[in-house]
Amino acid sequence: MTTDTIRTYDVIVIGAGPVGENVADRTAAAGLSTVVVEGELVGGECSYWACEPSKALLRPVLLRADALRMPGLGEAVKAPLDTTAVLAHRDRMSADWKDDDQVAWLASAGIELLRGHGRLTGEREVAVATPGGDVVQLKARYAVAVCTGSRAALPDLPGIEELRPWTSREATSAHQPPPRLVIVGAGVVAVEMATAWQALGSRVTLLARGDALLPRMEPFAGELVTERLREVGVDVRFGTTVAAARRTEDGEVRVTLSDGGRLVADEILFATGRAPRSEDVGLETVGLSPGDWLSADDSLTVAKVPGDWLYSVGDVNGRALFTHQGKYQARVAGAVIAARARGEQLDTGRWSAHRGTADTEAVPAVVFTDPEIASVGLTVREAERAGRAIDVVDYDIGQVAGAVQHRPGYRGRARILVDRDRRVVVGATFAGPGVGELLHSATVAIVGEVPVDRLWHAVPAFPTISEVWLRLLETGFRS
Ligand SMILES: Cc1cc2nc3c(=O)[nH]c(=O)nc-3n(C[C@H](O)[C@H](O)[C@H](O)COP(=O)(O)OP(=O)(O)OC[C@H]3O[C@@H](n4cnc5c(N)ncnc54)[C@H](O)[C@@H]3O)c2cc1C
Ligand SMILES: NC(=O)c1ccc[n+]([C@@H]2O[C@H](COP(=O)([O-])OP(=O)(O)OC[C@H]3O[C@@H](n4cnc5c(N)ncnc54)[C@H](O)[C@@H]3O)[C@@H](O)[C@H]2O)c1
Repeated sequence: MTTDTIRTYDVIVIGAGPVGENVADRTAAAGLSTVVVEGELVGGECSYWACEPSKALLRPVLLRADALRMPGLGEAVKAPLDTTAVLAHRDRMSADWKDDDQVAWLASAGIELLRGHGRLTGEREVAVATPGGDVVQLKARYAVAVCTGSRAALPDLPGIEELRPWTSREATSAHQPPPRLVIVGAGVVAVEMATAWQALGSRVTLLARGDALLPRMEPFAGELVTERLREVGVDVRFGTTVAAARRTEDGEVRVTLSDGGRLVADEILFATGRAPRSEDVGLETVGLSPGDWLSADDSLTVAKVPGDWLYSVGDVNGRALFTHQGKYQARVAGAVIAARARGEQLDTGRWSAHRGTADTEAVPAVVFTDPEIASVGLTVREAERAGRAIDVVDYDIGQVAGAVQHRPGYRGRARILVDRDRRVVVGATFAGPGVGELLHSATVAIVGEVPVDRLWHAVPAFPTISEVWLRLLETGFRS
């Protein structure tokens, strides 16, 4: 039944993932009445089927890997991981797939929640199909923000539905390790889930269609991760993908590989990228194509739709598929919506409040594998493609005193890219245990456009891994 009354708010947010929550937080804090529409769980993919559960599975694995190589500790942690305890920890970190806490937070922030599936029906209009079967009509005075996120993209393989493959959802929420797990893909989900499930008891075969893991990062990142995955028993195969796969009546997965080889497994995970959740949000009612990435400009406005009322924020816009970057976009979008509602001019200069400059200049990423990989800004390949003149400096992190203290036999590598004319850092990649916490120093250097001559005055404490900064400067820029 469609309700007769139209409910009017200043701002309608479709999707209460981390990004929708943050847009709503900003607009509500600016005094704008805000409703957020959610079809599943408040907290989105990140809280229940992505960041939180995956990192809860990985943390014990990485901690043990470090401890195993530590004199005085190795013997104490030699026993395999307690899989049941790790999975129970993962369940708690995923709030047992209940969103009560996040619902309470929305209420405390003065944000209204409407459960149901939201679709645009025209300019500033949204219809919400509620779980009770009603359709509630909403009207926005100022803005509609589409924050519907992304889903796993599956390859176009005949019979894939009957195969019932794992996607990132099953890989992060499974309640026991499959004895034999095939993982297809070479990106972040593939390497993180191979690391987790191999340690939790699965025998993992990882199929990469190219010749490297983490192909979008500096080559040494994928090389170190490959080496370690093989050391712990993962069967990493390059230049191979799935030609055909089927599930037998007794539940086994039978895979024919592109090179003619065959595999039998209990589960198969396709970690083959993401697709926008934009196919059923009514984009056709505002002149856009359903199913496409919902592109936004640097103010997160969908500029193709006239009137500056439609915003696309987070994964769904395809700009940078990370929770932290989506939340950054949400802060920018919230400020833009509030400024326009007040009738103010936008401030769209580089690094200003109404422009998501970091999306193109400094997107940080940490891959939680052994070793960790942390990167921000450009890689050498990207710099070359863009025709940028850069100096590249590499250093073996294992030579740094803090790394030796961190763990004897530490293996790792650091690379910075420095713009030759402006003498500022424009890219950094670190590989090694514990480097995730090092990354923000590089992000600050890039965003702050700190000249390398000034970086000499940023003194890293002894003996920390951060001393790699000093070694990089000595190697590349000793005056
Ligand atoms: C396995 C895995 C691990 C990851 N780990 C990390 C990590 O460690 N760090 C990191 O930064 N990023 C990580 N990511 C990426 C991160 O999960 C996403 O970038 C993030 O969730 C995007 O947030 P979002 O709010 O844009 O979308 P989502 O989290 O997907 O939320 C979108 C919300 O919108 C709702 N929705 C969709 N359509 C409608 C509709 N029509 N009506 C109502 N509601 C709707 C959905 O139910 C959902 O709740 C990981 C991703 C995966 C797959
Ligand atoms: N730690 C983190 O921050 C973290 C962790 C997981 C995911 N994420 C985010 O989620 C996004 C999605 O991750 P992802 O690993 O699914 O995607 P991805 O785009 O990083 O990697 C997809 C991989 O699948 C391969 N592939 C695609 N189609 C294929 C096919 N038909 N056959 C074989 N291989 C195929 C690609 O070559 C690529 O290696 C990432 O881009 C990242 O932004 C972040």
